[in-house]
Amino acid sequence: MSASTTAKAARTQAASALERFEAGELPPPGAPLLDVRHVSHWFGDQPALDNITFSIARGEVVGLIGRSGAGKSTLLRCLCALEKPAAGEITLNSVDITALPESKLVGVRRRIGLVFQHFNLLSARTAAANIALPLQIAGWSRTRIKDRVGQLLELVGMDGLGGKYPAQLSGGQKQRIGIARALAAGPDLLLSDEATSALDPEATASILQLLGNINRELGLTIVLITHEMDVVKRFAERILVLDKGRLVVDGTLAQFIRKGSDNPALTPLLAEIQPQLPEALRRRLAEGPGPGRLPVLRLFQAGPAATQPVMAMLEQRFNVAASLLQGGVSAIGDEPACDMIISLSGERAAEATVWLEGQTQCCDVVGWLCPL
Ligand SMILES: Nc1ncnc2c1ncn2[C@@H]1O[C@H](COP(=O)(O)OP(=O)(O)OP(=O)(O)O)[C@@H](O)[C@H]1O
Repeated sequence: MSASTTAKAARTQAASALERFEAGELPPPGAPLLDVRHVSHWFGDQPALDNITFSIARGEVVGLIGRSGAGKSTLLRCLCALEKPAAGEITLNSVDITALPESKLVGVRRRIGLVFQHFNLLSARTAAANIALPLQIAGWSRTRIKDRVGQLLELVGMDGLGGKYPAQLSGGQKQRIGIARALAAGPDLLLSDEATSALDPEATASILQLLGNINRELGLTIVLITHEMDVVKRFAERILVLDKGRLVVDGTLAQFIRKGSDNPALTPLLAEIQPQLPEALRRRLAEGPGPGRLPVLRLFQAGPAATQPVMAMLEQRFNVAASLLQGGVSAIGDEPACDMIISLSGERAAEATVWLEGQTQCCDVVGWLCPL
């Protein structure tokens, strides 16, 4: 096949992918929906994104986390085609959005729902009219809009409140309206940009629950962007961690915790969710073993293994007494997770430590507790 025939075939393939995309055709659940390949971006000579590669499947829920300046907003702007990366490709539903002309990007942006930190509601419009806005812009009829807005108000738990103005709603209620507006045109992908950062803990929990329900009920793919580890921990099993523009973790929280122990840049993020030793005990911590000193271990287990009676097992197998110094069993998303700091005492404490390293997803000796 000649070069010009190959180029023509590629153009035809791209055009038909775009047609299917615009018609709202989606890959089957579990197949790749979003592919980010070697994406880099610079502001002047400052790299904001450095060779980022990951893929997200249809129906997946992913938490994207990083400290301030890590590159989250830049990546988000690239994902929703508001910024063209300096290098690399972003493929959404088989369409390379980095190669599309501006005229085609309007249609692409309609397939992506955005939820904002500060809701971005129009104060002069009622909740229902805010939800209706993208549909009016897309040229929907009044009757269709009315039906759709009714469905969406019910979906986000705001039935009967469509006539209220934003100023009459709580932060959590405003965000529910923001979510309904983002869902109005039936997007393929929902990008939530710090959606809970302006909310109190109770409203945060209810919004995370709502997003989880939307994922389960509609099968919608959601990327939750946040700088709060605790939010990611409660929401997503898979996390992407950005650090200085680089993707340093793409995996489960357990993998993040494991990598975090080796990468000091991740320590501050980890510290937000890991139990910390109380100051009084930290003062008694030595770096190495010595007479009367007890090894102090940080253990992490996610999934069914998290509820294993580890401390009782240590007693039975090694006649080693384990004392819980901090932490316990909590949850990551819907799964149990055990994150705790324990000290071991007994002659076979070293043997017990080696056994724990093989038994748990993460086991680190954090120091040696000196006697009082
Ligand atoms: N328009 C811009 N012009 C110049 N530099 C920019 C611009 N936007 C972002 N940057 C720089 O790019 C890097 C990544 O910024 P970005 O806003 O993407 O990070 P972030 O993780 O979203 O941070 P935050 O959580 O504080 O919003 C930072 O060093 C930032 O200073």
